Amino acid sequence: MDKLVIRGGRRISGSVSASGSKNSSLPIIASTLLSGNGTFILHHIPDLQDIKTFTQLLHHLGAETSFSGNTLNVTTGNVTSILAPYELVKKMRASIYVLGPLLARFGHARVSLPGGCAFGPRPIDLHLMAMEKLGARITIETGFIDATAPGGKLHGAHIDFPISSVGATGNALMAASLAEGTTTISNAAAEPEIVTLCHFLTAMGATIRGTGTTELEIEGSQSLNAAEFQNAFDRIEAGTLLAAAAITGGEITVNDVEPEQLKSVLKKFVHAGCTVETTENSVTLKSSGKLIPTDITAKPYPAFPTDMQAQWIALMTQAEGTSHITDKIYHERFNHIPELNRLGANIEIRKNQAVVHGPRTLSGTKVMSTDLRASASLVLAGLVAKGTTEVLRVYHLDRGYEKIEVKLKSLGADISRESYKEF
Ligand SMILES: CC(=O)N[C@H]1[C@@H](OP(=O)(O)OP(=O)(O)OC[C@H]2O[C@@H](n3ccc(=O)[nH]c3=O)[C@H](O)[C@@H]2O)O[C@H](CO)[C@@H](O)[C@@H]1O
Ligand SMILES: C=C(OP(=O)(O)O)C(=O)O
Repeated sequence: MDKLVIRGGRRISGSVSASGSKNSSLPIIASTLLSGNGTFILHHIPDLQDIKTFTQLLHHLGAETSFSGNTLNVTTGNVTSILAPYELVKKMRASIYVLGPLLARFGHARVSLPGGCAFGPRPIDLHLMAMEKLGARITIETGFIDATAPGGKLHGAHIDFPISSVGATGNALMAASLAEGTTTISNAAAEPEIVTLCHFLTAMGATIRGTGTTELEIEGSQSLNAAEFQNAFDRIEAGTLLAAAAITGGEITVNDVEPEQLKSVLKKFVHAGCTVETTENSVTLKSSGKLIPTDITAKPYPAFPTDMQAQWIALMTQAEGTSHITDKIYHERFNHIPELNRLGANIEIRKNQAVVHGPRTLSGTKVMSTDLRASASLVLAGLVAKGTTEVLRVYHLDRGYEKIEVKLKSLGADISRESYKEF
């Protein structure tokens, strides 16, 4: 297994490019299952474990893929299987994204139920509700979702989501693009990753109105085509890199971003005392050397993202006073807190809120977490901690950060990847 070894105390400064977005790549790759015509050419796909797992799932279904220099080619003409097995789904909850495309194209899908999650309940009832609205009959037996479209086709419908769900909106969009008739989705997720998915489906020939809003209308197509497409940047990776500069009193420019997508996060950095400047495709953050306590509440876009909540908590351990970090999406997403406290932080959990008492001098030790962003928060803490911090089980980070240690090293961090044995 790999660990990251960080000797803290170095300022993060310099410029770096954001990688392609993990969370838009996954539904894009799933959407390739909607078409049997031609080869997809997908650019700016990050080289991440989640992408490898997803392409393994596509291979299992019969697709052909090749990946080189962040371009993924996918041919789905030979897909014959409609079965997403437990062995692959358990590695990545986003595998549920194959449900809509398989069902819409083949009229049948069998997808293993995703397993438990490291940060509390993550049900899939809204995905299933959306498929049922589109006409699917669904049974759940022996750990599998078995979904069938009577007559082999899904039918347009009105889907009204009781809460905003990125994944369920994505699945509904993909399925509706190949359904007969028109589908409307109310209370759709409007996250940038859903906007990117809408652009991709449109490039495949789908007709979607309302892109970027919470009311979507999709006219189902009889068939969809392969497309060449440029994936969007990863706003969470970009936010994490900005936080690395902010926590170490540094200065960073993150290139190849759309600052508009980072608005809620940038606003909070400014409140925390950092100077932020943007161009059309870059963000520059300068630390003032002093962090002001800044509360955040994670909610659906355009509010502050839950995927940046853990990193914000790490940052606030260095702020001069108390801050409150509330997560209204995942009420139990606080795995990082006991580990941050082991590094010397003083953080209390009150229901779905973390109360961070800063500033605290952190001191390095071995830490570990069981999810991606929690691990990212430990890396941030390690950058500012005295001595050496070892972040164990780096495979969580590798799910979502492309060459994180290479990027941080190029920005001045003293960080290396080493292998170790766990007893
Ligand atoms: C691969 C990917 O893109 N993952 C992101 C996606 O996850 P994911 O798509 O799984 O998250 P959702 O937007 O669906 O979850 C939002 C809320 O809805 C609830 N819910 C969701 C589905 C469902 O069927 N029933 C239900 O109750 C969830 O428990 C959660 O409280 O959006 C989350 C919220 O921005 C991010 O943290 C994840 O990084
Ligand atoms: C939670 C995340 O991803 P996933 O939904 O794939 O677990 C994330 O990207 O922070």
